[in-house]
Amino acid sequence: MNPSAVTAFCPGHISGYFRRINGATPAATGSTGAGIVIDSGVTARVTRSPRTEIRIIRRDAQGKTREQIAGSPILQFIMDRLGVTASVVTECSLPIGAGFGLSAAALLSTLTALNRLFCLNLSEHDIALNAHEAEVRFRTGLGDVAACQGGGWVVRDGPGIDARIHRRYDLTGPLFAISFGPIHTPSVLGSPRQMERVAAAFPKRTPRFGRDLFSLSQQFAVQSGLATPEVRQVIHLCSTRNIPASMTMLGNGVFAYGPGARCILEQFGEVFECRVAHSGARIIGESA
Ligand SMILES: Nc1ncnc2c1ncn2[C@@H]1O[C@H](COP(=O)(O)OP(=O)(O)O)[C@@H](O)[C@H]1O
Ligand SMILES: CC(C)(COP(=O)(O)O)[C@@H](O)C(=O)O
Repeated sequence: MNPSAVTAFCPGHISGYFRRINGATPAATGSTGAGIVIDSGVTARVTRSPRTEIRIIRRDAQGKTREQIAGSPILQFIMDRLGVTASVVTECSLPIGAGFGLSAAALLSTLTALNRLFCLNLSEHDIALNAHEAEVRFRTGLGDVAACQGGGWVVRDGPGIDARIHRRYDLTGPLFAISFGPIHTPSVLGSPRQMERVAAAFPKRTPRFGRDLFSLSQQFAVQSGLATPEVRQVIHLCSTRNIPASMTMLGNGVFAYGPGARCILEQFGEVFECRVAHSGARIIGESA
């Protein structure tokens, strides 16, 4: 029996450091790097409709609507590619364009829900491939879809969704983040000069444990030239108090680990709390 409505969720991803890798196809293009899959992401609710209508809603912790956006080119693209029309409403609480991997989360949650709604028989691999190719084509991301196929803090050995990914779960405490504003991901990923600096700043080793990811990410943020003055200020303050912290790639913001991070970050703006996710995109509801 085909459902009339399906809801799916996908975690977000905070990238700590990355290096672009160009392949012969969008599927073979992506990034190597490391980051944290987080339990705050995107929920997508899809219902049958003769016309595609896409609405993005961002809500605060109390459920109050903070932002509404009509349309999402990357979601329109994948729906056209699948040859389906539907009403899509996505919801998130983290700010969009701020380095939380929400474009990837929106793609994976929407594709997962559409797959069930229309009984498309897509495998998880097919879904991830469609999402990854859209990210690469629109320059909205490189490694987030690969990371969000599961949970944990992750080290990705290569580009695309089939490269080796190491998932670890020793970061068991709370994560906190602030955003000073978005960074236009496509502009950075489309800049050869920026990508050269990113490659030159790429760490020479991988993190030995969760907290070590923050140290390597911090060095990367500064050496790549991506760290803004406000990000540097907050990261420095966290370091003086031995709080692991770094820049949310690619967003003008900071993420930090441990209960002591909240009182430092809240001096600079609204603080978002999350934890390491333990799984990737999944269906969370459907109605007959
Ligand atoms: N929650 C969402 N729902 C639908 N589309 C989204 C969502 N978040 C991002 N997108 C789409 O992806 C595009 C790029 O987002 P991006 O800057 O990569 O965000 P992030 O840094 O959080 O991944 C946005 O302009 C929007 O079209
Ligand atoms: C850092 C980034 C290239 C972009 O991340 P976002 O802006 O969150 O889409 C990510 O996709 C990665 O490959 O690590």
